[in-house]
Amino acid sequence: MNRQELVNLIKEKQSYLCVGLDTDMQKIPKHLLSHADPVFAFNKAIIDATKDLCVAYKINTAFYECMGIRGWESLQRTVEYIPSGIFTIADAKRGDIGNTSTQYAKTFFDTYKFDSVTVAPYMGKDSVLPFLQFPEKWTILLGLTSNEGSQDFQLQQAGDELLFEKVIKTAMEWGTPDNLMFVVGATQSAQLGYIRKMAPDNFFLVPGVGAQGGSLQEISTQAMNKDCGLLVNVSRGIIYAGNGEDFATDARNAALQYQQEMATYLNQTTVSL
Ligand SMILES: O=C(O)c1cc(=O)[nH]c(=O)n1[C@@H]1O[C@H](COP(=O)(O)O)[C@@H](O)[C@H]1O
Repeated sequence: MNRQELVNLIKEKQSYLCVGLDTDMQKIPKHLLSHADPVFAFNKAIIDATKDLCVAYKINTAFYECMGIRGWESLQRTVEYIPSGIFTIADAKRGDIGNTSTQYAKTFFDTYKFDSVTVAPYMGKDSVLPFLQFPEKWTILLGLTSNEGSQDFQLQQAGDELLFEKVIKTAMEWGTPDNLMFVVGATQSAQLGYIRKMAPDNFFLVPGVGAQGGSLQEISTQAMNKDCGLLVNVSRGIIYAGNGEDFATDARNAALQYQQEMATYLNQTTVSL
């Protein structure tokens, strides 16, 4: 999916919601455990219940990889079930020497046909470029993450700037707003507006709303740009909104609240949508 298609989708759906499919066997409702593929049964119900309210699904591969071959099968069934026209994110946080990054890129872009993959910047340019070289695919680079550990490296001084600033500014020379997004944690409210000034046109994938306590209002007022420029991810706050027979309805209701709040911010901001 290209940038214009993504912007159009946000406009049509009045939503920049990304539903995070962090599906944990220990947390899904017990009645699903008799299915041949309980993880897929859960994801299918969540997708059916939320697909008109969100513009993206993010599959965090850790929740699938931990189950070995069965997990990869659940991942494949899930990504194939997501309706075409909805943006897909493989949240795999990859990155290695160029030769190896190319194989990671093939895995998620060619084999599993995701639109995008999350990438860690620590190994530098040659580890990131192989992802950026795939046409009509997106690299989502960790910029400033939502977790406490972001203080250990990302928020440390690196010369006359903080390390995350160096990462974002440097990576903007490698990719363009048509193929490069940044992960910016919703919990980093002090930095959101500043990062938007640094990267005025790039989309941001913003996790940390819901279970991690980030505010949708703060993100939207500080970091929305003229094309919206935001994909706000909520995982546990939506998929585990309920735990009974009606879990999908509960997830839908949670997603609907986020979507309705997003529609108000889209209408308040002078978005050129
Ligand atoms: O890259 C990510 O998606 C990510 C980056 C980050 O800084 N913080 C973060 O929470 N995430 C992911 O976003 C999701 C957040 O999940 P919830 O806190 O349950 O909404 C998880 O899949 C995390 O792995």
